[in-house]
Order: sequence, then C-alpha cells, then structure tokens
Amino acid sequence: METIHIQTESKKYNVFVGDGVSSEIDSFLAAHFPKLTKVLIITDENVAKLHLDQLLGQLQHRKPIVFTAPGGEKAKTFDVYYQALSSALENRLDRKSLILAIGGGAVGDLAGFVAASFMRGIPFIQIPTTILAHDSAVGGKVAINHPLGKNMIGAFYQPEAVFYDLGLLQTLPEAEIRSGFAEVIKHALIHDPAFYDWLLSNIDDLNGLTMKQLSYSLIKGIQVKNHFVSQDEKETGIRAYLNFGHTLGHAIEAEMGYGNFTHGEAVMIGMIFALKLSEELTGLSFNIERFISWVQKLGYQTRIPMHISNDQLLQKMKQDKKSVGETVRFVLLEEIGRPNLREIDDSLIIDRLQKF
Ligand SMILES: O=C(O)C(=O)C[C@@H](O)[C@H](O)[C@H](O)COP(=O)(O)O
Repeated sequence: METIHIQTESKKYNVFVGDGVSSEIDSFLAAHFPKLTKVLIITDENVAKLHLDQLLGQLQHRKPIVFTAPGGEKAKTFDVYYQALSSALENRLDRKSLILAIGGGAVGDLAGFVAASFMRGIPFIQIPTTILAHDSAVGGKVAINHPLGKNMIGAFYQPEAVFYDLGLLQTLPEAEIRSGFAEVIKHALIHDPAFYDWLLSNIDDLNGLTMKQLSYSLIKGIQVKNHFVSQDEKETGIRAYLNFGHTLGHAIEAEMGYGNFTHGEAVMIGMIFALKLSEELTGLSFNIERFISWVQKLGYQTRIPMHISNDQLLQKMKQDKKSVGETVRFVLLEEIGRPNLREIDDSLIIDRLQKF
C-alpha cells in the first residue's frame, strides 16, 4: 500500500492506494471516530451492483444507511442532492455521523457536498471506484451541477481520508477508463514532463493497463494534484491550472447534456484546443500531431461533436468559474509543466473554434 499525505490549509489527510485497501475502513473508523453515531453510504446504482455487498460486509455491525443515486452526472442534480439530505434527516444522522462516498467523481462530488452542508458540515470519506476519481476525490472540490454550468453549486470541503482500492477498478468500462485517464494525462502535461514522457512511451492501450502502470499513473497524478491544492486550497491562484482543458471541456459537456459525453473525453478535446492556442500564443514548442495520434490510438475523440454551435460553446465558457466579468480565461502551457492563465478575446475563440 502507498500512502500520499495531502496537506491543505484547512486539513491534512491521507490517500491510501493499493489493492484491497478498502478493507481497512472499519479499523480507520474505530481509531479516528470512536464516538461515531451513524454511517450514511452514498453510492450510485452501477457501483452498488458491483461493490456494495463487499463494503457492507465489513461495516455490517455499524448498520450503515445506504442512499443510492442514479449513475454518472445524473447524481449531481438539485433533486438528488435534496433526496440525499432528506435521507440523512429521516435516518436521524447527527453531527457525530459520517458519510462514506463509494463511487466515481459524480458520487464523490454529491456526497461531499451533502457532507459539507448537512448540519453545516459532517465528516466524509472517499472510496473512489474510477480512475477519474484520483482527481475528483482529492482536494475537496465538491459540487452539484446547474443546467447553466457544471459544478456551479458547491464548496471546498476536504475528506477525512481517501481509500483508493485498486481492486475496485477492475470492472471499469472502456469509456470510463478513457475518461479518467484524460485527467492523468492532464496532470502530467501541467506539471511533470518526465511523467508525460513515461506515459507516451509506456501507455499504448488503455484496456491493457497493468496494475503496476495503473497504480504508478494514479500515484503520480495524485502527487501533482497535491502540489497545487497544498499551496492554494481555494483556487485563488495556481489551483486554476488544474483546470487545463476544462474551459472548453465543461462547455462541451454542458452542450451535450450532462452524462451524454464523459467528462474526461470532453476535457481531452479541451486540452487539444488549449495546446493549439498555447502554440500560437505562448510559443509552446510541442509535437501536437504526435500527441493527437497517440490519444486517438488510445481511443479518444479529438474533435468537437459536429452539431454543437461555436456561439453556444462561447456562451457556456463565459459562465466558467475562471472567467472574470465576461472575459474567458484559458489555462495555456508555456512548456510542458509550465502552465499559465490567459484572457482570450471572444473573436479569437470563435475563429479558432471554426478552424479546430
Ligand atoms: O481540483 C481542481 O481544482 C480541478 O480543477 C480539477 C478538475 O479536473 C475537476 O474536474 C474539477 O472538478 C473542475 O473544477 P471546476 O472548478 O471547474 O468545477
């Protein structure tokens, strides 16, 4: 087992990574929450089928309450958030209760926001079941979506611990692997050129990832994440670099309808667009053609779906949290591992979207 120490301004906690680490949760609860009253598990319908019995088995004596959300981004609506809070109230959770988030990014975001807002905040633990969650489960961004924008209602609220059980990742469908691995590639591009080179030379088939490759990729990604969140928990500065690829990525997701296009696949298109802008505006010297053919081989789409209008995308980008006033800001790269934030004119965005 590998332990990564996360240290933000508000909280220190550990991310435990390894095959079988989720079997340590009960002893963690006993050691750290001796006065624990109730446990609410928040999961989704897909994860529940695959992993819930195994986790319930070890927590049986705590008689956990289970709230099951719909799969994917459909978990991150006002309605589902309200239902989860109602379940916490009806089952009489109190301030000595705890929430366990078992699932991917969407479940973690929902459960974290329920934990942050229930009685003004109760503890929660993340048990990620996807590759994407190496990003979303660490750093404390918790949120639900609004039809006008992704993650628009949320908080910065850190978990007590993250139990990253690699055994739970064995059943991931291909699209989910691709979605999560896009964030791994993002972490390498924004901060770690050596890791990027390693990915390029070692990863050529996302379905054939070995346990060693997977665990190395996740650990490296989490370390990059920690680098940014430990210095800027609330995104007043460098944390925004973690949003590389997300300005256009979030707009594509919103235009496609949440859940109809995976987060990571939208971010991959956003990263390619941002790399092209970087070449032009920051002088980035990078072999984009090689990058594109590598990610195409990994199964990523590299173009914006045809039916989406560029004007609509621009409107969505203006609602991005990085925008200031009406001006859209993109994370660009000066070099691999050297990001910066740039304001980009609407006319340039529209023109480059047309040529993309
Ligand atoms: O943790 C962060 O900070 C990130 O920006 C990570 C992103 O990969 C992640 O998708 C995040 O949820 C998006 O952030 P948002 O602030 O644009 O909602």
